[in-house]
Amino acid sequence: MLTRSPADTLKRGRLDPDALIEPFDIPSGANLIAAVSGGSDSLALLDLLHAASRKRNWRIHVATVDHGLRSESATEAQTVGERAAWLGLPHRVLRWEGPKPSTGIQAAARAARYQLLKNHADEIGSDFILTGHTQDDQIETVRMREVRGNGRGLAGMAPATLLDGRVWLLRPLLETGRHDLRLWLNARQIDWIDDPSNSDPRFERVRVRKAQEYDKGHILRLRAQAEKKRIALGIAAAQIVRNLAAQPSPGLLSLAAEAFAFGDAGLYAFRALIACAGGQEHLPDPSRSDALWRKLEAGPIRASLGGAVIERRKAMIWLHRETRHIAGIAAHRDKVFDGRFRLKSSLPGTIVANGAAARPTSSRANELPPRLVSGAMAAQPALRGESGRLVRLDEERFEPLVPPFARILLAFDTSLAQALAGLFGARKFPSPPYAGRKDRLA
Ligand SMILES: Nc1ncnc2c1ncn2[C@@H]1O[C@H](COP(=O)(O)OP(=O)(O)OP(=O)(O)O)[C@@H](O)[C@H]1O
Repeated sequence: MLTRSPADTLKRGRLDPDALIEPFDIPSGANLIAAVSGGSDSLALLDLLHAASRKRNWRIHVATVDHGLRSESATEAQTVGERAAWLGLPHRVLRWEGPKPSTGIQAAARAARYQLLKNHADEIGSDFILTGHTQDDQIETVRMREVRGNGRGLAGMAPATLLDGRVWLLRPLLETGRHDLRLWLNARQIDWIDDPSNSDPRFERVRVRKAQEYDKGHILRLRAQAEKKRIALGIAAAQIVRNLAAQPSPGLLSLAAEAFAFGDAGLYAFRALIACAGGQEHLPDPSRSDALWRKLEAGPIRASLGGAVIERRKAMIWLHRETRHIAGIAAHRDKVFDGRFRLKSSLPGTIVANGAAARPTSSRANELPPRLVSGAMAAQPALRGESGRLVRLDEERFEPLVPPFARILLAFDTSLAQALAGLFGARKFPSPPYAGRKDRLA
């Protein structure tokens, strides 16, 4: 359905494309992907981006994901294509192929969407994907989390998120209301598509939207406070990682017990280390992490959480990947092994965990607890060649990733991400393009 409210057509939107895009510091000449579904928010994004791009010499690539979930989706993608052509921009439809889950379809569609957009960015050599998330989306997100009542995630969506340590997902409209975007579109006589799933009460977001009135100003204040706290926590955790954490042998991490003295920041650093050691995209469950942290503080124990083995001995906490669930991958260039390593070049065979064949190599390793050194070594990558023989893989062959920051995080945690990258000898993260972030720290 195409929507335009005639009463609004003559009102001019109050938006300044330059001011919206400026804080992101996107370099001149950059290749950008505009993720456009055909709804008002992303069509407005496209139009504003196009207006801002003239001075900056950006190449905008428009991408629409066809999830194949509604019969109209292909036509809608085509409509976006027409708009892109009108602006003289290339457009690509990215199809979500294959089986679809019967439950959690929205989450699966979102994950597939980001993966497809990320693949497209890799393909065209783009470092930036821009989406049309608005302040209304932000308020709803924070409100949903407030209703859940566990106090988590109240900082909402970040203006910039780094995907796989390379591509920035940018949300330049996070502080702009949908109403203003629609006024802009009306003034420019641009029609948009209304997605019926936006009013389907099966989805939590829709129920929150329709539930009793809530004070949006309160939600925005709640979010601003939570964001400040998040950034401060990330900075404190980064200090802890820099001063108290190390990787003394391949895949083996240590955290000095002094970290217990730093309260929430110590626990946050610990959770980030678990996610890195375990090769997980998400930080481990907060309550389980908290319970384990307290046990570790009380004395020596060995446990596993988030795919990592964790052990306290004397004044040190040790962490390494648990070998049990590591899946092998075809040894192709740029493939990611176990969420932890990216292969630098293709090799004949499969990449698997070193397993029992692991032997510590460095002399330094002799000073460390041998069981932990070999446990960590066992989870490092090895090549199973065509003959079936297992060969330890030279560290030059792969690049370490810092997993939790690969997908979910954020401008909030840049300093922590940099500290972890340093610990792993991983490539430093590009500094966040969102310069405005600095002001928020004040
Ligand atoms: N089918 C699509 N094709 C391209 N981009 C899309 C598509 N659907 C959503 N987007 C992008 O994502 C933005 C947010 O869309 P929407 O709020 O519907 O998604 P969401 O499921 O809430 O996403 P998120 O998980 O990122 O919050 C849109 O403004 C648009 O930029």
